[in-house]
Amino acid sequence: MDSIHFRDIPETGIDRALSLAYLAFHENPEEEKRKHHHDLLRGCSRIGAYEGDELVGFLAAFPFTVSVPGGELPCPCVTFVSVAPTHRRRGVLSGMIAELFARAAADGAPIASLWASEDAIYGRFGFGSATFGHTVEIDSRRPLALRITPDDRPLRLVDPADAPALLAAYYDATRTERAGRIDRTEAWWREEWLVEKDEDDDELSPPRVVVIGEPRGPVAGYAIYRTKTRDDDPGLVRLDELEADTPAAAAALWRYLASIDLTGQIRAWGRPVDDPLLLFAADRDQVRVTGEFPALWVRLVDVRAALESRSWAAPVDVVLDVRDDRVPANAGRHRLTASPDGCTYAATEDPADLTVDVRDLAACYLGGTRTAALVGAGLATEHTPGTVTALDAALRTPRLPHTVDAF
Ligand SMILES: CC(=O)SCCNC(=O)CCNC(=O)[C@H](O)C(C)(C)COP(=O)(O)OP(=O)(O)OC[C@H]1O[C@@H](n2cnc3c(N)ncnc32)[C@H](O)[C@@H]1OP(=O)(O)O
Repeated sequence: MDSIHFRDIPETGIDRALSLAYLAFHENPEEEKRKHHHDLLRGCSRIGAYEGDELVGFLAAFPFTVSVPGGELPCPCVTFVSVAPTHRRRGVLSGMIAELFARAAADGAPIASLWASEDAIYGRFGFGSATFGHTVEIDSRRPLALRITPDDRPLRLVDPADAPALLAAYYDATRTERAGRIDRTEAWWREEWLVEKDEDDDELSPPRVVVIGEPRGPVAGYAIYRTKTRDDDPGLVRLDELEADTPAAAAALWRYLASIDLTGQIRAWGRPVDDPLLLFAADRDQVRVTGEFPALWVRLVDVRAALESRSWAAPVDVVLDVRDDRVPANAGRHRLTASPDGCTYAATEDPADLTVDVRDLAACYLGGTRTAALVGAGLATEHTPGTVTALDAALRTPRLPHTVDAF
């Protein structure tokens, strides 16, 4: 490892970094895709691991903000992590992550995040699964049975070229209602959400966008979906995103999707775990959760700043003994005093009420995992009875965190 040095990859080095990424991910994309990746990387910070002049590892981070309970935080969103097959398991990734943490601290970003290619990689670096997604399938060969009356405001299809402005207005106004969501630029809307050809399935139609709301009034909800039909199968509606301001508006959008002629199935990926659909669907044989997966992994790079930056639902006053072998400044006993009025987190000599690993604290940070569940799983130790009950009441958020932008 002494022969490896870490430094920024200049813009002129992006093509080389991409070649390394394509090698590591076993990809050989077409020119258009390469150009898209190149453009994305120009907007990222880029850490390279070099042996002499040879690039042997690479990590990029989007400079997104991510919503947290009560607000949002700057957050390097890590992507394209690649190590040359000749240099794997020699600590290259570990070195790049250490660089990432040092830069995040210098830039005043209390948290970092990523989507993991493999579940086993990132826990050791203190990342915890902070949001989860559901895959939901709906049998739409019959009308969607609902327990509530759908909103009767009009639905209209929107040209995808006009959609970013319309949808962004709604998304930006509502995205902090759930923790775990990123800010989206116009380019992100166009190139990640509304791109003409689906990158995984070329049988799918271009994106279709349906919105609900009074004509010329503000958008009250929307769905982005693609379709495909096959002779031997009921046609498919592949839902990419559905957002609505009320359950009735969501019900209207779901019912619309379930009623599209020549289709008989909806497959929705990345739905919130507490999607209201799962409660207002009248027939859960018709609406089934077919998968659950970890979505956003979060790292509390600066535990104090991260905890003091989120809102707290109830008063709590406890001493946490945090284990963190990658960022020693986070480790040790700290008194967390929080309430809806604010939070302080300071080193203390007082005995611990709860011992917890930083990765598990990160899993609870956005409100998606309960500390009681950590104790129940043997991952944290409650020294003072009542600690996790109080902590969970304080960490609680009205809605579960949710991340659907896989970067
Ligand atoms: C956010 C994203 O971009 S996710 C994409 C991740 N990239 C990929 O999957 C592409 C293909 N894989 C790779 O490029 C590399 O194998 C990487 C990036 C996953 C790992 O890089 P390496 O330099 O080999 O990791 P490094 O040597 O620092 O390993 C650190 C530790 O993680 C462990 N580890 C590394 N990769 C894996 C893995 N895939 N599964 C389980 N453990 C792993 C190592 O065994 C090591 O454990 P130790 O500390 O107990 O010895």
